[in-house]
Amino acid sequence: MPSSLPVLILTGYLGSGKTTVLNHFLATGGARIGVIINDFGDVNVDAALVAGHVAEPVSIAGGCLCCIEDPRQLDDALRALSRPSLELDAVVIEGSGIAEPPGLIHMVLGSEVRDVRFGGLVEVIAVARVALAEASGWDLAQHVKAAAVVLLTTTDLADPRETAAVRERIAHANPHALVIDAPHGAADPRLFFDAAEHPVPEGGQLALWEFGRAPDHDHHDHDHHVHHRATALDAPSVVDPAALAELLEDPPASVHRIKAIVDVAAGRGIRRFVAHSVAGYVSVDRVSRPSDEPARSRVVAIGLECDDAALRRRLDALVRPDGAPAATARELRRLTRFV
Ligand SMILES: Nc1nc2c(ncn2[C@@H]2O[C@H](COP(=O)(O)OP(=O)(O)OP(=O)(O)O)[C@@H](O)[C@H]2O)c(=O)[nH]1
Repeated sequence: MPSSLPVLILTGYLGSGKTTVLNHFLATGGARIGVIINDFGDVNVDAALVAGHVAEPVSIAGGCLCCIEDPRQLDDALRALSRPSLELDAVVIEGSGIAEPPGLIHMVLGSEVRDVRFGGLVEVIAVARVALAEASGWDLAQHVKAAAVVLLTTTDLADPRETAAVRERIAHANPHALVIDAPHGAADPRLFFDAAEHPVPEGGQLALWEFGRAPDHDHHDHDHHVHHRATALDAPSVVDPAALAELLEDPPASVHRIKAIVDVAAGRGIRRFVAHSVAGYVSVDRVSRPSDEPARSRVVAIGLECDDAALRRRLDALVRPDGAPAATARELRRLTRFV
């Protein structure tokens, strides 16, 4: 049995359910897990979303890990998490929604940190959103061929025939991957450790050594990164719930994904909400917030070649200025009807 620390990679297109899977794993796994979260935008909303489940997620924001110029950021994170005093059983890296698996695997294999090893790739696929992901340039075969485990989310929203067709395509691209339905991220956490024991599918379509080479940055995958853009808001203030509801429900056409952790002034208190919009599918959850914490609102919108200036204006317009009256019941209802 290898004694080094396995580093698992969790990938999947924007909004496929990676953070949901990771939180389920952290809540039910019973193991000591270190987490590294890479968000594409400057504001790492995902790190905040797993924070309740793990002592200290390490956040790498502001660019996709698989194409950052300086690999030291990842090595610094791996070095910090591999300290024997932490006694971790594994590290999970949640890639940004546009990361390409070969690039991430290459980075882990190329790590100069001793005592860590590549522990397998888990790909999350939102069955109900495959067509939209593909329209944005995501490539199913490219994503599953390096995976030891493929988790299928949103099977609750998809027609069973759609799920069967996706399964068939996965089996064709990588007959050795273990494919599991994981609606709302509900998968047996032991699967992650099985992936760590069989990091690359035996006889799979890509051998481990192929990932030892630097990915070709002239390759079209790199264009894929260039065309996606993230615009973020991180404001020490509350937001207008009706304006947020409108943005979530009716984002600019090119925006595929919005995620937000926002504070809203309601009555005499402040309420905190976590909101998601994935290709028009909106969810909002009320979450607890420490009552003595100052107001803070973070929103990230990601799209393909969006009109940055127009999106910036819409994000800035969410902010409710200091001293503005609390949200009216009607404004609040607009947002909480998604809850
Ligand atoms: N109906 C349904 N919703 C899901 C399922 N899995 C995830 N979601 C929802 O999809 C939204 C996005 O989920 P996340 O876990 O944040 O997705 P992600 O892949 O981490 O997103 P990015 O980091 O932006 O790429 C959230 O509103 C989830 O609650 C599922 O199986 N069914």
